Amino acid sequence: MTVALAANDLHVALAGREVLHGVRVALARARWTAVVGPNGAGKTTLLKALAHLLPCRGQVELLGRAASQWAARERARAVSWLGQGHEGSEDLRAWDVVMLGRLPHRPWLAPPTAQDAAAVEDAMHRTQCWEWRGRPLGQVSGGERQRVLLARALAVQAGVLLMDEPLANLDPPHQADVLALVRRHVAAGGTAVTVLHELTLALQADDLLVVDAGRIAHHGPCASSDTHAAVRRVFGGRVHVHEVAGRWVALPEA
Ligand SMILES: Nc1ncnc2c1ncn2[C@@H]1O[C@H](COP(=O)(O)OP(=O)(O)OP(=O)(O)O)[C@@H](O)[C@H]1O
Repeated sequence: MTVALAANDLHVALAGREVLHGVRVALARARWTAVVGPNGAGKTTLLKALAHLLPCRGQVELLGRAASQWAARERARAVSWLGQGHEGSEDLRAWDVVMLGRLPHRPWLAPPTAQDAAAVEDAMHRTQCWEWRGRPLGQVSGGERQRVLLARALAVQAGVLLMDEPLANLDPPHQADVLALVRRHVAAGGTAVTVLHELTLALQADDLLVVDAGRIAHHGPCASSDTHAAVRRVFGGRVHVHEVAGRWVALPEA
């Protein structure tokens, strides 16, 4: 297995409190891993640490090399990050927001090239937001905004996609379209790691990384009964995974 991302004895403290306690994990290249777990378990923190966005103790490795040893621009071309969309770019046109994804490809203050413009257009068509490319981000709906932010992440054309709640605010057809994009990305040799609260959608990934109380409770294929048992365990026995029409479906129990 070729490892795309690894964490070795990773500790992260936020506001003076340790929230990740010595995480060790290796995420394979050309696989889609969904990160799941209870609220406050540390999923977002882990994803941010893997994206090298948080100070941490221990080591994160990207494609076999310590993330800290990568030049920042080189790392920004290799790993694309989609956060939870709270950052303010409200006055920027959607097209300009997506163009931010091309910054790692350009020398400082250089204007966008035709290649940058083509990457932006392609990403906006893929997430179906080209239609409102001229509108400020602050003037589109929550789902439309999410599609713009997804396009920005895709416009980076990075091999590794790290996405925190990529399906937030999307209607079911657009959720399915984004999952198909992720699937195509890994089929082409890319790597995707997505935090997903909707367990039934998370179970469409290749692997589940189950996080609980700042630790990895389980890491295994979505189709494995051990993985389903781990999901049930971390949610206090109140979720059951069933097979329905060849798909895994997680149902909460009252
Ligand atoms: N900025 C912060 N300052 C201090 N503590 C934080 C901060 N952000 C998160 N935490 C705490 O860190 C822990 C992990 O948070 P994190 O956001 O990683 O969890 P999560 O698994 O993504 O949760 P959720 O499912 O609710 O989105 C939680 O206990 C949370 O309260």
